[in-house]
Amino acid sequence: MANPIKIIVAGPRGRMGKEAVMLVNNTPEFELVAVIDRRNNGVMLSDLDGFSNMNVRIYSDVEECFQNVEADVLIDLTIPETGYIHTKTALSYGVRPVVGTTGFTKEELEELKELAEEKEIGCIIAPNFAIGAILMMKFSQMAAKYFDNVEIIEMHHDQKLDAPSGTAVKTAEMISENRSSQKQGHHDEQETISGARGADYEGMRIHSVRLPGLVAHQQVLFGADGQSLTIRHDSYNRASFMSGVKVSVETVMTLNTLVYGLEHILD
Ligand SMILES: NC(=O)c1ccc[n+]([C@@H]2O[C@H](COP(=O)([O-])OP(=O)(O)OC[C@H]3O[C@@H](n4cnc5c(N)ncnc54)[C@H](O)[C@@H]3O)[C@@H](O)[C@H]2O)c1
Ligand SMILES: O=C(O)C1=N[C@H](C(=O)O)CCC1
Repeated sequence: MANPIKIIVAGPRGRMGKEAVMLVNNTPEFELVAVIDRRNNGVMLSDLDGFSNMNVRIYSDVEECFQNVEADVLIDLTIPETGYIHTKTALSYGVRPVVGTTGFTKEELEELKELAEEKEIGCIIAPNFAIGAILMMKFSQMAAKYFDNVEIIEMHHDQKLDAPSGTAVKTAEMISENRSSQKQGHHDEQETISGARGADYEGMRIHSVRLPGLVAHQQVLFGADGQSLTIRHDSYNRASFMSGVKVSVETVMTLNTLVYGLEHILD
């Protein structure tokens, strides 16, 4: 067997980070070499509940981690501000980032793309790792050729920090490649309660629902005279994202640029 891919996971105690640590630990071609966590600096991961046999050090300082640990890939599943710093730092140390963290600005994405190009190393930023969600986005992009009125309803658990979701933003971006900017609804419509019509992306409306009990769900509604089309995807657990994380880690090793969205790496 070739040498395993050495991986650092940032956000190991989070909902997604925990799954990612398990994925790395259970994949023979992967090796967990360290984790980055804002707490527990210097402690062994195996000393925390739920991580027995994972004998890697926890670092709270990202620079210290990359200076001391030889790694191929960083998997980041944290929060937007921190994820951006982790990704930038990983690239500067020649470590390939696989980023699931959502909420990066357009400017941040552009800056990271330039840095990956300058360093000539791969980086994958994927707003959604679930194959069904990628298909939902691709089908929506196809449908937009025929329907130019569309509203996106994304529904997530109530601990989510960013709104709209990264998936909803990516869906709108993909649809906009097949739809020109246009106002939807009545040209004289008024919101009697602010926000009633949702966020506005080139005239497409995006509605964000946050409720306990949900995981990650989205429907894209297209309307035309006398008909509608609804494209929906549901993630019922975080394991649904892990095959996409695995493919991303394998693929990022073969890239020398930044890829934004798994639709670019799936056949
Ligand atoms: N791409 C995908 O398929 C996908 C799927 C699910 C979630 N997400 C995204 O992944 C991210 C994490 O989601 P989650 O549900 O696991 O969140 P979570 O709140 O459960 O976990 C976030 C982790 O980040 C860590 N963290 C927070 N602030 C930090 C800081 N300042 N420094 C270092 N670490 C810090 C927390 O300790 C925690 O471990 C979010 O951005 C979410 O939108 C992406
Ligand atoms: O749970 C979350 O948070 C999720 N975030 C991603 C997004 O913002 O699109 C993907 C789905 C889960």
